[in-house]
Amino acid sequence: MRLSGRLSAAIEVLTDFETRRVPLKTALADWARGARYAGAKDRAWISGLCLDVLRKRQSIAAMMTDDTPRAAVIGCLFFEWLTAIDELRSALTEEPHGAGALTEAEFERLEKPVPSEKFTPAVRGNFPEWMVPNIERVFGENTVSVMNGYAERADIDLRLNRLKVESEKALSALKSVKANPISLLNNAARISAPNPSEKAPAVTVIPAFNKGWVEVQDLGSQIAALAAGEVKSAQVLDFCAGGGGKTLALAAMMENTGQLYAYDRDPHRLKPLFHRAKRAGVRNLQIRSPAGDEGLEDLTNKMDVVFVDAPCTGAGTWRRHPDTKWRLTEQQLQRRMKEQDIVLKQAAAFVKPGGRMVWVTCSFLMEENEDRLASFLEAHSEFSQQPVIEAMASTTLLTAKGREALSTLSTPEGAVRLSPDKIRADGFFIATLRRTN
Ligand SMILES: C[S@@+](CC[C@H](N)C(=O)[O-])C[C@H]1O[C@@H](n2cnc3c(N)ncnc32)[C@H](O)[C@@H]1O
Repeated sequence: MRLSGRLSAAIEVLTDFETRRVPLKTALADWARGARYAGAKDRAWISGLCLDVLRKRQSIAAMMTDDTPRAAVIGCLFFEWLTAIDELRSALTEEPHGAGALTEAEFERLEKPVPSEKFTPAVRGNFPEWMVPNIERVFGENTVSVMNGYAERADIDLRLNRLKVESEKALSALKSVKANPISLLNNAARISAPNPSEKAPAVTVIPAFNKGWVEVQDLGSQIAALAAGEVKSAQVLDFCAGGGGKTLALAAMMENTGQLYAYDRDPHRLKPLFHRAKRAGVRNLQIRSPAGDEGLEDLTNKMDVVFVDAPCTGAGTWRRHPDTKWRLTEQQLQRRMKEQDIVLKQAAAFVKPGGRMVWVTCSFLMEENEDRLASFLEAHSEFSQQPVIEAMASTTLLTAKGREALSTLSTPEGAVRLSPDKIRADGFFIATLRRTN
């Protein structure tokens, strides 16, 4: 496809996304079904542009004084992708696929955009207006600079699986995808954020992936797993295991000793874990699905560690899924908070006296974290919050540099709130609670 067709397609997809309020993936798939002529490269280009538009949807609209998808696409191509004005002009007018000639007003805005000093914090930081109180509550005067981190593209992070191979060997097998070690952990590597107009490197087809030497996992998710602490020979329950990202990281920390249990309320979510665990060489895992016969009753009061990767709004993943920030509603946030209270209470029943519960969300919001923990601790005096960095440092995976970086992200209660503007990780919140004897 030529630029004219790709540009028009991006406008069409974004218009559909905004009209139907469906996930961007759905809008892209629906468009692609009717556009059989589009190749893989075209689809990657169009998807990359739509994602970049959504990362900076509000500020581009304000610069252009026009909030239509057309203005957003033109603005993003010019300001973010640095497409030359003449190239834009001819693509827009080109027959038969051009989206219509550049107007005088559009040209003026590209030449002289509205300066960002005039924008509200929500526009400068590209987040929904209704969330201003929630976000300013967390980040205060740093709100805009932190949120700008959430409007950047994310890298592709990898966890090197020591159950299969030493980190050095895994790294040398990743040369073809240009992965470099991440200095905060001993078992993490990173492929820098790909050019948005190109297809991302296909990590899942390289031999090292298929041999189970590496997993694709955001740095924040890897750091979250460390909060389980020293778990060799321990009894560990991953209570919200889902597809098993954290389960596999926990299994590697356990080095196939002790017993790891994976549970999720939704049996469908557990499905990929069966083959993922096999590929990763995990031998100490029992998957307890609610669809099966075994429940979790026999684990009550028995676990050294209960890991709770709770259902949440996913606000911490806005770099990767920028469509979700515009689809999130206040009602959904309230629903998640209720679910979180239930999960905390249910999970606590499995912690043995002297054991620990790890609380993780991929959300930076205090409503989903500090508030939930405060309300749980008020009703459960047998639990108290511990400094999570101590637990992380008791593993051999956190480097001195990692510890130093995390100490700047500590909350007053001893949790950590990760942030892309500080360590290029998704915005995970991670806390540990200990049950007293
Ligand atoms: C953030 S996702 C888990 C992601 C997963 N741990 C990973 O690393 O890939 C949260 C999961 O919690 C599950 N969940 C929600 N409420 C639950 C409950 N009451 N008990 C157990 N699991 C629950 C959801 O089905 C969802 O799979």
